Amino acid sequence: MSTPNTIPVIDLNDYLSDDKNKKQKFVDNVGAALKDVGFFALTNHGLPQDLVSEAYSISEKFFKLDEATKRKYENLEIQGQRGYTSFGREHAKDHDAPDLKEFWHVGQDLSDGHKLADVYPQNIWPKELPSFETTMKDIYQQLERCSLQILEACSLYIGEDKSLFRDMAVDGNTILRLIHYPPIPEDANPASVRAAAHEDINLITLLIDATTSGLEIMDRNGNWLPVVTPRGCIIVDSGDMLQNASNGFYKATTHRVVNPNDSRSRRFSMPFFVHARSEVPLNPIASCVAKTGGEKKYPDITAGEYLHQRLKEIGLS
Ligand SMILES: O=C(O)CCC(=O)C(=O)O
Ligand SMILES: [Fe+2]
Repeated sequence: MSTPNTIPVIDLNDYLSDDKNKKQKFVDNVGAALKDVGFFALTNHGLPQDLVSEAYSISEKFFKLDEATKRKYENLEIQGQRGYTSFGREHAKDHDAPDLKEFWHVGQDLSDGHKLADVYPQNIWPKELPSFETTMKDIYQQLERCSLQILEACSLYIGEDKSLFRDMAVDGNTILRLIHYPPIPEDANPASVRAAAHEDINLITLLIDATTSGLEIMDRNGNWLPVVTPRGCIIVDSGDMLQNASNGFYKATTHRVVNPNDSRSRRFSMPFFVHARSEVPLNPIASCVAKTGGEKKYPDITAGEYLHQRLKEIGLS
């Protein structure tokens, strides 16, 4: 017998359907999942399996390169916002031991002349892997398409126009992160895990199925639950920025990636952190304040200021 799914499973085809009831079902399911659990699994997301496999294969090839080659792509002046971040550099907020991972960041690729083209750092592409750029740009666009549809559902569920959260994220400071969790080094800090307990900073995160298990979420009673989903789906979670703008209506659920039983095994994953544009206010929305007891519980702050504060807390700024 297969293990039951531990988070709601929601079908994107319902939203794309002409049938109003199906569309509404999608909105209701997404809204309830992010309000009550903070996580769900998206099926029929439209990302070709070949593209996902190719992205993982290229990511694996990159992380297999020798350390000196990888470090050519580490730019500490931009705090690793693009390109490579070496093993042991990032730690979770309030947790000093570093996470056991290395990663690569791909950001917006806006056309010359776009008003934000000079605002974001330029993407970096590894010369050793010629198909890296086209594959990662392709998967970025596909994930961005899904994310905007999910943000529409989040807006509709609270009775707002579908553009409310969606428009915050158009041309946003969104990041695709390719992560490699290598075998656990023998001299690793005993307090270190692959990814220590944290909440995501951004509006929502889309996580393409990782190569092995390990992801866990904390339930309302403080118990850790392994995330079990159908194969090939995309895991979606709500982050602190959506929690702030919705005055806590949507939850940023704590999650982590535990170390494997077999310390020699590797893991690859690919979170897509959906951010607002920097100038966007994340001030609690009046209708959400009304739904959450009538009092504002979160600050008025722009996405840019919020991100800056949080990156400092995790050692990346
Ligand atoms: O690797 C994973 O499955 C999740 C990683 C994660 O939670 C993160 O990078 O924020
Ligand atoms: Fe996360």
